[in-house]
Amino acid sequence: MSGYDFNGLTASFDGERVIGPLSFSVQKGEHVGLVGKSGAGKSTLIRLLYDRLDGEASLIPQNLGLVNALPVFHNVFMGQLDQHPSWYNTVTLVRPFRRDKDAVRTLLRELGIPEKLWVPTAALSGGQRQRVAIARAIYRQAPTLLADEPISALDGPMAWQVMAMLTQQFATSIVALHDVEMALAHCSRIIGIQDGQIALDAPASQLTTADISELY
Ligand SMILES: Nc1ncnc2c1ncn2[C@@H]1O[C@H](COP(=O)(O)OP(=O)(O)OP(=O)(O)O)[C@@H](O)[C@H]1O
Repeated sequence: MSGYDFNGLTASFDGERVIGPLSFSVQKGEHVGLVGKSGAGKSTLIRLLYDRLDGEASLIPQNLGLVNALPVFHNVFMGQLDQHPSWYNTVTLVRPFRRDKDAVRTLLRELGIPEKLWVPTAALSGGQRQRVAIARAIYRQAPTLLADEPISALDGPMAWQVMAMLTQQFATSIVALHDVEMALAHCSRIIGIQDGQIALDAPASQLTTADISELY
C-alpha cells in the first residue's frame, strides 16, 4: 500500500451539504491530525473515510461503540472478530483462549487498566471506556487508524502516552483532535476543516498553534 486517494467526498443531512465535495491523498506513513471547530465536519469526514477504506482501517468512533454488558476482554477481542472463524468466536465468548487473554491483558497493562480485564464496560469511567476502544482498535492490527477524538476523556500524561502509542502502532493514521497542541506534537500533517471544506493542509512542522487558531 502506497497510500490512499480520497476523491469526491461529500455528505449531506436533510438536504444540507456538510462535507465537500473535497478530495485529498494520504501517503503511507503519514499521521494526519484533523482539526477545526465544533460542527466543522470532522466526525462526518472520519465516517466517510471509514466507509471508503472498507474494513482496512481500525476505527475509534467518538461514541466508542462498546457493548456495555460484556467484559473489557470481549470488547477488545471484537477488534479481531472478522479475522476468526465463527466457531472460534463462539468458544471465546464462553471460554477465551489463553493466547488471546494474554494479548489483551498486555495491551490493557500498557493502557494502565490491566485489572479491568473481566469488568463489564458499563462499570468503567469515561476515560477507562475510551481506553477499551483504543485497545480494541490496536488489537485489530490494521495498518491504518481512523479516530475521532480518541483522547478527549484522558488526563494529560495518559493522553500524551496514548497518542504516542497510536502513532507507533499504526503505520498511517487520521485522527480528529480538539487539542491543537497534541495534534502538532504527534501528527506529521495537519488538515484543518472549516464548513466541510479543507481550509488548511500543511506539515505539522511548519505550523504553530496561532496558524491553526484561525480556523476557530
Ligand atoms: N446525524 C446528523 N443529522 C443531522 N445533522 C448532522 C448529523 N450529524 C452531523 N450533523 C451536522 O453535520 C455538521 C458536521 O458535524 P460533525 O459531527 O461532523 O462535526 P465535528 O467537526 O465532528 O464536530 P465536533 O468537534 O463537535 O465533534 C454539523 O453541522 C452537524 O450539525
